Amino acid sequence: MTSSNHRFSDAERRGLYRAIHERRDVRSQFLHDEIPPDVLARLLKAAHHAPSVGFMQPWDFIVIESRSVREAVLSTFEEENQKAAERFEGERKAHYRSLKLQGILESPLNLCITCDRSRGGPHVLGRNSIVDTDLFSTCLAVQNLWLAARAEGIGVGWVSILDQEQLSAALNLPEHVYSLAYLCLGYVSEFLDQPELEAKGWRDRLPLSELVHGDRWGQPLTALKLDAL
Ligand SMILES: Cc1cc2c(cc1C)N(C[C@H](O)[C@H](O)[C@H](O)COP(=O)(O)O)c1[nH]c(=O)[nH]c(=O)c1N2
Repeated sequence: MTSSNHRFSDAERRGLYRAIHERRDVRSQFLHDEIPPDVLARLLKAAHHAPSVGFMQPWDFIVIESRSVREAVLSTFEEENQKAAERFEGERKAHYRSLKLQGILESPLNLCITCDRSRGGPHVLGRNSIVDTDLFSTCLAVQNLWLAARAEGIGVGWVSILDQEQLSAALNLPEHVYSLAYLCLGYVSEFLDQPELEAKGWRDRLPLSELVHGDRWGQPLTALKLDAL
């Protein structure tokens, strides 16, 4: 028995890392083609196999096809996006305004992944000290879906420039259910090879070597050649 016994084959590993590195947040490149039901089912199953605190599985998936719900969501986006633009000055404000930050109507499918904060009762194993672990778990479901979608050739865009109360009302969510991720999904004309915000000069990827510390915050870890990766 060697330590690499449980390792995936080279091709499988390449596939996994490819999904990770080529996953993109998509806003503009959506095609009209519908996502077939069996493909959507695979994506939802991938999300449902995420880890969760105490195996709480706090997520629900709201599949939004109706135009009227999307229009309600778009209207809260527009209001919040206007407010967001006001936080910047001068050129940065103009730059912000030029960015496309949602594909709510253009994408063939919108999906809201929610977190039911009451699921599993008042004492969920592992959640007593850090209550937000239910939210963290739901984020992992989003990421599973996002990576599986990339492998299926489907783009996903996360829209968070939304008023949560208005979103909850549009989706008729009960009080204890938190609307964690509003996602736009669809096949795409292309996946950009870098984040759109980077391509458009908004923000660069940080060097990994500056983010990895030894023992304590601020101590460099010299043994790893991270930037050569
Ligand atoms: C929690 C959260 C919330 C948002 C995002 C992401 C996440 C994780 N992102 C996408 C974000 O801008 C994007 O992930 C980064 O720019 C990196 O690009 P790639 O995802 O690697 O393409 C995002 N994008 C956008 O156009 N409008 C939005 O409201 C949001 N909101």
